[in-house]
Parts: sequence; structure tokens; C-alpha cells
Amino acid sequence: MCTAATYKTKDFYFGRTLDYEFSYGDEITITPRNYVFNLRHMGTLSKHYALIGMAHVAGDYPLYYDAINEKGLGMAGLNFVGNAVYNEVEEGRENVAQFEFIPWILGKCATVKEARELLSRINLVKTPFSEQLPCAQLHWIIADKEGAIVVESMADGFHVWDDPAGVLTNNPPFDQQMFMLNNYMHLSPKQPENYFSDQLGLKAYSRGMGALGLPGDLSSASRFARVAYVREHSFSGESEAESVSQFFHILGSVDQQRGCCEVEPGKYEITLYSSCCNGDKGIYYYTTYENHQISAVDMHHEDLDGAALVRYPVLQGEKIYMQN
Ligand SMILES: C[C@H](CCC(=O)NCCS(=O)(=O)O)[C@H]1CC[C@H]2[C@@H]3[C@H](O)C[C@@H]4C[C@H](O)CC[C@]4(C)[C@H]3C[C@H](O)[C@]12C
Repeated sequence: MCTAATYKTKDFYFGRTLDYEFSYGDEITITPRNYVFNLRHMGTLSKHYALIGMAHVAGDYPLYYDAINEKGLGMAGLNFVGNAVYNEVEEGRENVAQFEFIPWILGKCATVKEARELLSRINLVKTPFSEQLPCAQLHWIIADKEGAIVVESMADGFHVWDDPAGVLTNNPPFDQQMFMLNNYMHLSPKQPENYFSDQLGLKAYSRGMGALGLPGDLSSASRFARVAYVREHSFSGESEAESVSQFFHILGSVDQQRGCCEVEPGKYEITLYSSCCNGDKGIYYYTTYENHQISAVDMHHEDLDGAALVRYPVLQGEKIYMQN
């Protein structure tokens, strides 16, 4: 399972949890403006916006899971197993392979508005990266400081949904996730009133009872409702430290602890990493399951006019600050 969210204070923030039972070998990867993407069906993409994000680099190709570009547009791919359907290549169309989708959008678009325009022409195709890395079944959230959209390529068509909740998880399809939020419209950070009966003398005996009924389990639909609720009510200061800290708390509401989601006997899905990108500053912050300290890579500390990928390993291992 995975969860993505947006957040705004003075700056725009975008990030995700990556939940899985193993890592593909990820690195924080900066693609500078002159790195040449050799596209499968569209020639080359040689001049584009610079990107920073989490990727598995295969043969010098950055296979992004989530990223932002230098203009503050963010995009993340989340599992959509059983629902994602990609097309065959069609002559004369903009055929973009599923694994090229993030660089194609973030390389060319500065805003969600521009992404919508590009999406209206795209034919998302099933060409795999390689035999070892076949097509991932994903759907995507694309967001900037003005708003978010969700892209789902399914058997019944190519959908571009408005995402006013600013979140995405996994199955079921996005329109169903949004519909199910109706079930939770009574939830509130305020203490509840007794509408049940004026005969029974019911009262709030604990803080936090306004959100009784918010689902606590790890299913995708429950995480969708929980992260949407937490994000909606999030409140923080505007400084970078306060905003980043609050963003990780939003994602913390859907964190997966080892042992709670068994995918096969003795194998557990966990939150391998959580990310928070500052879209205005081009900084990629992250924590991992084994490293709660926030680490960060700033794209503007690199030569963004270069042509070679810049790669940083994901730092692991808890760093405990001993006070005596
Ligand atoms: C497994 C990841 C999604 C995690 C997730 O959504 N888990 C939910 C589990 S569940 O459904 O709800 O059970 C996805 C997100 C991005 C994916 C990667 C990116 O799409 C980049 C390439 C794409 C290639 O086609 C396959 C390898 C790959 C390197 C992908 C491997 C894997 O599918 C990733 C890492």
C-alpha cells in the first residue's frame, strides 16, 4: 500500500509513503535539464525541466516512483493492481510507456493545467522497461500549489479526475474512494454533541471523540479516509521546519508497522520510506523505516544544466541523539 498527499503553508509540499515488502533499490535521483531520455516510441527528450525524486536507476535510466520538477509540479505512482490497463502503441499518437510517464509529464509541464493539456493527447502504452522489470500497475497523482488531479488508465478508458482531497492511496478507483468519504462527513476535531437522545444523559468522556468512526486499519480505502481527514484538519506554522514536520505527521497517520500487514506467511508490507518535497525550493526530504531522522537532498545544490544523473543513496540506520 502507498499513500500520497499534498500540503500548503507558505510553500507547497508533496510526498508519499512507499509501502511494500521489499525494496527495488532506490536512490534520490536528480535528472538535470540536459540528460537525454531515450524514449521507446517518441525519439528523445533532451531538453526538459530538471527533476528530483526517488527512483530505481537501471542502466543509467531513472525509473521514478515519485518526483517534483524545478517548477514545483509533483507526481507519484501508486499501485493500482487489477485496475490499471495500458494501451497498445498507435501510429500517429503520443505513445508514452508507463515507466516514462513521470519524466514525460514533469519534464514538459510547469503546472497541473499544462499537464492536463498534455494528458489530453497521450496514449499510455504497455511497453515494458525490460524483461526483469515488467509494467507496474499504477495510477498517479499530479499536483502543484493550485491543486491536484489523479490519472487512471482503465479498461473503461483514460480518466483524469480532479482531486480536491489532495490525497491518493490504492484500490478501488479514485471516484469510489471519493464517494466513500460521504460516510465520514460527520467526523470533526471538535467534541461531539449528543443528538442520540436527550433522555440518556450521554456525554463526551474523552478528548478526540469527534472523530470516532475514522477507520484505523491499513486497507487502502481506510487509509484514504484517514489521510484525507488528517490533511484536511492539519494545522501548522509556516516555517520550513514546522511545515515539513507537519507533513511527516500527516503521512504518519497511515504508516505501516512491520507485522500488521502480512502479504504471505512471515512476509510483511511496511512503510519503506516517506517523502516530502518542497515544490518551491526543490528539496526532497525523506525518512525510512529504519531511519526516522529527516534527511534531505536539494536539487539547487547541483548543476541543473548538466547531462548526467546525480544519485544519492537512501540513508539507513537509526541515529539516536544521546543526551548524556
Ligand atoms: C511497489 C510500488 C508501489 C507500492 C504500492 O503502491 N504498494 C501498495 C501495495 S497494494 O497494491 O496496495 O497491495 C511501485 C511504485 C513505483 C513502482 C516502480 C516505478 O513504476 C518504476 C519502475 C517501472 C517498471 O515498469 C517496473 C519497476 C519499477 C521500478 C516500479 C516497481 C514498483 O512497481 C514500484 C516501486
